[in-house]
Amino acid sequence: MTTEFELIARIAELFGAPEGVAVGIGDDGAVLDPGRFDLVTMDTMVEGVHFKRDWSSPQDVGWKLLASNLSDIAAMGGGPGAFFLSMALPADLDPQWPEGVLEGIKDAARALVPESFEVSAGGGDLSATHGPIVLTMTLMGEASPAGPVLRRGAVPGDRIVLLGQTGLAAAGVSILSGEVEVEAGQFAEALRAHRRPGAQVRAGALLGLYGVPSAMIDVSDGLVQDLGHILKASEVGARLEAYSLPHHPELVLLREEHGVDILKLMLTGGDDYELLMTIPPARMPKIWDMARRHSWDVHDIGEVRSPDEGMVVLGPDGEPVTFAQGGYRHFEAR
Ligand SMILES: Nc1ncnc2c1ncn2[C@@H]1O[C@H](COP(=O)(O)OP(=O)(O)OP(=O)(O)O)[C@@H](O)[C@H]1O
Ligand SMILES: Cc1ncc(C[n+]2csc(CCOP(=O)(O)O)c2C)c(N)n1
Ligand SMILES: [Mg+2]
Repeated sequence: MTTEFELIARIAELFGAPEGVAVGIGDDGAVLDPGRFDLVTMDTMVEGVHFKRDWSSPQDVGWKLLASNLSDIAAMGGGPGAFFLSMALPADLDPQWPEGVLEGIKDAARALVPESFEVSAGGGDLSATHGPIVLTMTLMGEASPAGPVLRRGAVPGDRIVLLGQTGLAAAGVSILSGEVEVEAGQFAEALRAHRRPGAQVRAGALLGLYGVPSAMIDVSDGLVQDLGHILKASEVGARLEAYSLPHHPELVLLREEHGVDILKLMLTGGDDYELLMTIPPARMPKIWDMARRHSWDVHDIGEVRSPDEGMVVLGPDGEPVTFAQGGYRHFEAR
């Protein structure tokens, strides 16, 4: 491995000092300009849990680490700024590996972050590990002038809206794990969804700016589980119309040719990094207008109901369906 000092110098070289950070890489801590960043999020990626070295390149892993953090800031209706990066790496690791991670972070910043926001490194930490690789990113951001969009705020009567599609990344995992056997070269988008997910950076910031959602979350663990977080925080119930969910052509193919339960993937799969929100009926024309103007993939998938109704998920034929689990649980034996 490269020394930690060389690696820090490389990070500083690749990611110039971010605006809003008065003192960045090089001191005991960073000094932030007052009044700039009012959002902070953190996500970790653990080898074997979130990625495998033989499924993903280091560039993919770096990309996904930034994307998952960008997605959380987007879900707050804000925009991203400075990140802090911690890497625990085995001492015998090929130095190309962390270099690849940094390249992937850079690629994702270029591809996913609009020019109006600048994503740069404010600091971080490095350590050796005798176990799996662990990468943690803290991302600071700015809420919109209209204020942050929270998980609480949904009220009965609001529509439930999904920006994007779910299930594809989970399909990628079932292909990579060999659970579903497919021919080489097939299902490129499912594999890409696992390796290099998008993040709705621009959409999140615009939705926050125009105050469209009453509540919002990003779908990282599974649609049902993450909708559950909005419902709990808002003390409401919901009817999720699963028949309104978009069916990606690769998912349809997986069902038709491999008998995969794609409803389960779409509702509970996880790793999607799309935005799930609730919107008062009076503001629905606004999202349809934004969707048309920005070519967003928007789906009206249900209604917020009174708390005593709990969450009801209506399957393809309109009948309620249940799942043993609404999404990914870290501390479950598998
Ligand atoms: N170790 C921890 N200490 C303190 N707060 C935590 C800890 N882990 C999570 N939280 C807090 O709990 C809340 C939910 O975090 P969680 O990680 O479940 O959501 P998320 O980041 O949106 O989802 P995901 O990690 O699946 O992307 C956040 O406010 C987070 O800051
Ligand atoms: C190798 C491998 N196996 C399984 C998965 C699936 N997976 C892991 S963590 C997670 C939820 C999001 O994580 P978090 O809650 O920590 O943000 C999901 C859907 C994967 N990505 N890689
Ligand atoms: Mg988290």
